[in-house]
Parts: sequence; structure tokens; C-alpha cells
Amino acid sequence: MKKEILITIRGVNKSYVKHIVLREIDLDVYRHEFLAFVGKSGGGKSTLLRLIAGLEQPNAGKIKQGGHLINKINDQARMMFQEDRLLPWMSVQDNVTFASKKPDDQKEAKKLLSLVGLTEYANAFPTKLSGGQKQRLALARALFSHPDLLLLDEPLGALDALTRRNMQDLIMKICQQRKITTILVTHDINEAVRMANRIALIKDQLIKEIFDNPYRGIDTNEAKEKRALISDEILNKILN
Ligand SMILES: Nc1ncnc2c1ncn2[C@@H]1O[C@H](COP(=O)(O)OP(=O)(O)OP(=O)(O)O)[C@@H](O)[C@H]1O
Repeated sequence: MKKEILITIRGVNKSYVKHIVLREIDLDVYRHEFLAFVGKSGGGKSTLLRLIAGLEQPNAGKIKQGGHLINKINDQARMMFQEDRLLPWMSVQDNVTFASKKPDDQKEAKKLLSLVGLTEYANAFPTKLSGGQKQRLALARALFSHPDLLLLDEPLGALDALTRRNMQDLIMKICQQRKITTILVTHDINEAVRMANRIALIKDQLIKEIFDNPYRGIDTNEAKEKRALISDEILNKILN
């Protein structure tokens, strides 16, 4: 089956003052894929994500989604961050709908809260939620307007190992079910290799290499071993 391209990035450079963060970035993102960006801290992963989100503009080159130039905030995309960015004065359900009272929005919010396992907290305030529950609510909010593209900037970084793993599974399941193209920035190479079908290594301001990962989301011993090998290879390439 021919893969459909959702996003094209061509010849993108990004600098801050005289500090070059990204250069000569060429990348196609396929519709419905799960792509991860990995690399050293400060290497430009979040910058590339913000460029795709239209929160920043490149100094040179073009980014297009569905053929349209991203030259302002990308309204087809939603982002999730390490911090939950919830609105503490609104109920859990209002955080999903941004306090819209339209019956269809309420219905969709209920569906999303059920999907992320927060139905019983719909009328509570976010302060009642644990860290993991807050990130589940942030996920529900990001999914609210049926985005084509989900941009995840280290959203699981502050969670404990078990909660993190459950969130990884939930995100993978929902993105697959809802056919959402997803790009994840993570420090955790094992997480990238567990979740993504392609992993792009950003190094020396470039996309150095893209690793295909046919073993994502499979929990057999063989798949785990193959993923461990891919993780090792990526780690070696980051370090050398
Ligand atoms: N708004 C900004 N103004 C100036 N410099 C910036 C700005 N945003 C990012 N940078 C710089 O660009 C470089 C890349 O930052 P970026 O956050 O993209 O890296 P990263 O790979 O996501 O890092 P980390 O994994 O630590 O989050 C860093 O040196 C950072 O200091």
C-alpha cells in the first residue's frame, strides 16, 4: 500500500540569534504514522516540533501539511507538553470542552473522558487528579477537536515508570483507533522504540538517520529483543 504523505519539510533551517539549531532539514511525515524525534538534550527536537505546530517559523525552507504552507499556528495540530497546562478553575469536563456548553461538545467530552478512564471525575476540579490522571485529561483535551496531528513534547517525562507505561499504551491505542498522525519528542529512547514506527535521530543540527521499527507495540519476547537492539543502535549513534 502506498503511504500518503501528510507533512513535507524541505530545506528547513532554524537559528536563534547566531545559534544554529536546525539546518537542511528534509523530512516527510506519513499520514497515520507514529514518528519519534530523539537526540541529545538541546539538540533541537522541541524546536522542530514547534515549527510543525506553527508556533515558530523557520529562517529558511518550508513546512507544508496537506499541501498547505504552515506559516501561522497549525490549527490541524494539537500539542501535549510535560506540564499538563490545565485550567484549575474549570471542571475536568470543562477543561476538555473549554467550557463550551453545546450538547455535541458535551457528548464528545464524555466520550473522551471515558476513553481516558476519567468519567467519574467529570465534575471534579483538576486539583483532585494525580499526575497521571492530569496527563490523561490533557490527552482528552488535545483530542477534543479531532485533530489530524498530535504533537507530543515529552508528555510523560514527569510520570513514574508504571504510570508512564500505561500512558504509552493508552496513547498508542487511541492514536491507532482514531487514525491520528503522531509525533513524539522524548529523551527516553526505549519509549521512542516502544511507541513509534519510525524514529528520527537529530544530531549536529541535522536529521542524521531515520530508523524503521516494525516491532512497535508488540509485547512478545522476540519483539522486545529486537527493540532493545534498535535502542542500542540509536544510543550508540547519539553518543558517537
Ligand atoms: N526561544 C528560544 N530562544 C533562544 N534559544 C532557544 C529558544 N528555544 C530553543 N532555544 C535553543 O535551541 C536549542 C534547541 O532547543 P530544543 O528545546 O529544541 O532542544 P531539545 O532537543 O528539545 O532539548 P531537550 O531535550 O533538552 O528538551 C537549545 O540550545 C536552546 O537553548
